[in-house]
Amino acid sequence: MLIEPFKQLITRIDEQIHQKKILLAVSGGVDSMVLLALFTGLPDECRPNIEVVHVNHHLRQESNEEEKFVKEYCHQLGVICHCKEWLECHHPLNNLEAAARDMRYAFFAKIAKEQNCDYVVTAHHGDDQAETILMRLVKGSQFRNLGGIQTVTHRANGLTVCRPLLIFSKEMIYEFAKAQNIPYREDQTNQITTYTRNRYRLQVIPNLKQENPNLLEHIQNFSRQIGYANEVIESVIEPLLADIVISKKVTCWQLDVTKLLRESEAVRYFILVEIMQQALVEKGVSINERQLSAVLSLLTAQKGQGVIQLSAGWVFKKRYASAFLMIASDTSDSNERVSEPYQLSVGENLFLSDKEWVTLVSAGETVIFPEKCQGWQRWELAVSSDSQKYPLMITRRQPGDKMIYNAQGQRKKIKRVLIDQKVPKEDREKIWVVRDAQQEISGIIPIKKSYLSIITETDKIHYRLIYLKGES
Ligand SMILES: Nc1ncnc2c1ncn2[C@@H]1O[C@H](COP(=O)(O)OP(=O)(O)OP(=O)(O)O)[C@@H](O)[C@H]1O
Repeated sequence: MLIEPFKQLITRIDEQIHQKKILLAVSGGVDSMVLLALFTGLPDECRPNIEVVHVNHHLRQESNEEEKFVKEYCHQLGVICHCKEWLECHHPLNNLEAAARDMRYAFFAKIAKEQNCDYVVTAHHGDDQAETILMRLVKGSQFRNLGGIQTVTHRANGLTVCRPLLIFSKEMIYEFAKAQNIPYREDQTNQITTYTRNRYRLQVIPNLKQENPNLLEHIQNFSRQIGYANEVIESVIEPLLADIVISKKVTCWQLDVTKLLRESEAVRYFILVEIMQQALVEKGVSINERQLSAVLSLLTAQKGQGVIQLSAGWVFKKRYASAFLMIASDTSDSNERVSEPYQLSVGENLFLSDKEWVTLVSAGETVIFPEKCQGWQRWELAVSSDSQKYPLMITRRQPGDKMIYNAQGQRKKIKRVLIDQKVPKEDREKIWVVRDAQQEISGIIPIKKSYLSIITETDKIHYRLIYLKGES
């Protein structure tokens, strides 16, 4: 019952699929095991070259058994399986799920690149879609994101992710697994209702399905309509942007207020959403509806000047006929120094400014640098795997900050270190420091490492914080 629609969808996604190589993300659960069976069961004329990728997160007791199961099953099928272990000592204290997802996709990207795969394929299905859209709606979301999970997406790192099971419900997947005797492992944590997604899965969606059994089909239609609406909005907004955005630097966008105010309220709203998306959201800085409303009110207000604080040190500044969306530290006004820290999880990377890029990776992990960073000066800091230290923060130095500078644990003021290192006074305010969860400073970027960041022989597993600086 799934075979024919699956085959049709796959050939619609890519007519040349039989000449392509795909990397299937298989957790060992029913969805990804069915996905594997559907792909391996395709007739020659539409079956791609298949390899499997599995991550053992060491988050549950059964993790090792699941890894063994996936490996052995692939071995029986004659399919190559790439595995990675995410050891407990690498788990951060906070945002564990998000960190697991980040490292998972980083590993998928690495293997896909190494193996020249055209697609990474995951087993997201129709119920995942319904949960995602409803959760976003209830939590508060930008309109553009209400389309939920897309069948094919292209990530900034060049990875193309494909999700061909979105057209099927979880129930259909279970039935297929049963009918075809497909083995799988059940994740017991799916039953824990303290996780928001599980509450939607176990309580909200079943209730809504009772209201209307066609819920998933209607949500899939809704997702398609949002996709169309987004295309229409983009076609209106894109040409206007070129006229309204006067200049565009990584940490500062200048806008023409007069031209922006010529547009209707609705168009103005979506122009701002698009600008925020490109300038902030794509760099991992979130923006909420309250901040957007504040920006819109400032734009239309009688007063010619004003500033709205956004997130992660960004501000929206109105200066009569111009407005600036910028990192406050970009100005000479020291009152607007960035005080909000950047939180850096493993696998994450960000531009601190136009010419400064930073990432945190596991030791031995391949680092994918952004294109614009080629030839930049590089500085590296080893960070021990002590989980008490996470999450790491990249912040401006605060008055009175000190760091350990010798084996005896003596501390020196950062200001003194900067003077000793002959850092000019005007540059001292722009210095970034790496601060751990216990507020200890492990390094002044890219000036000096704390004694704490010297890794001992016995402490082999650690992370690398890599900082690149371009010429100013
Ligand atoms: N440990 C894993 N190893 C390999 N693939 C995995 C693993 N965990 C999840 N996947 C892939 O991702 C799909 C979605 O899994 P899951 O719903 O748990 O992800 P998620 O946490 O919702 O993250 P996201 O939706 O962002 O991918 C799975 O069907 C499978 O294809």
